[in-house]
Amino acid sequence: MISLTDVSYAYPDAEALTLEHVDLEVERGSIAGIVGASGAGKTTLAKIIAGFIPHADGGELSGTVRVDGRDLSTGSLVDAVSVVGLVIQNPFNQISGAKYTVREEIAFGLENFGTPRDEMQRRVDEVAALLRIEHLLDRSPYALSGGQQQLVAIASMIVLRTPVIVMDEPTAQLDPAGTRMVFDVLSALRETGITIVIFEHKLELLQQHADRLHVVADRSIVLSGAPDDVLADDRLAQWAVGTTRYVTAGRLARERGLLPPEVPLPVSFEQAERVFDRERSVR
Ligand SMILES: Nc1ncnc2c1ncn2[C@@H]1O[C@H](COP(=O)(O)OP(=O)(O)OP(=O)(O)O)[C@@H](O)[C@H]1O
Repeated sequence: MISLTDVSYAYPDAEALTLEHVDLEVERGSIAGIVGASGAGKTTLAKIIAGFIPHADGGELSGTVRVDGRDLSTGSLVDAVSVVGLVIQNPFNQISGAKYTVREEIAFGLENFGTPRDEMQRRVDEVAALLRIEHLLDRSPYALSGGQQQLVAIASMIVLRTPVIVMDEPTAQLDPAGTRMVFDVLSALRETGITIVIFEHKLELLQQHADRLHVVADRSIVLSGAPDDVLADDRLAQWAVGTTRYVTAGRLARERGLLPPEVPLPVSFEQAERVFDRERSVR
């Protein structure tokens, strides 16, 4: 569904490449989690997958960016937005500024695509129920908290039903309950065949929901794999990427001789419970 091959990119007037030789494959109807240290190039990669680079930001892009069979690096931005919805990092910047109510704001993209009025209303109501923001529909988008704006920004993308949704830290301003809800919504969307790429620091939620994890470091994607394998990889620290608290606990237990080296590190709560219960019963 998404296939980046040997992609390199430099921002306009930049002396060095921000990304170099990036390869990435994401299957249709899956959730890909992308992690990396601050400044590693995650937002840049999100904009490349969504076609905003090079069409909006300029700069020098090489390699191929294929999404849903189209080459976004050579197609137009209009082409790209019909295939990929991008939820950007700061929800305040995503708000169009052209609308008085949240309902109109969520409908804005559909309006631009010429969607009939009754269908537009129906889809806005549907997505508002999904994200539990029905009570905000008549409010001004500017009179919302950061977390509420974030949910409106997510709703504005989901409502478009693009086959791919790219999200750059979509839960940064949400409380734990809001964050879990967004991940549950993403999992439900995956069941409908939508492909999701999420750039996120909340590794335990990625472990639960993502099908694959990819690590951005040293200007490229340095590791891709099943979430459990990636999160237990010893090299994450060298790339300034954290891991789950269960892996950290497992490493501490190994250091203290409480967990034999041949036992795989637990990555989730359930795995930790199993591993430590077994070790206790052996002792
Ligand atoms: N418009 C721009 N022009 C020039 N350089 C840029 C531009 N935007 C980002 N960069 C540089 O590209 C690099 C990667 O930035 P990017 O925002 O993609 O990282 P990130 O991993 O998303 O970081 P964070 O987690 O802090 O958001 C940084 O060195 C940044 O300074």
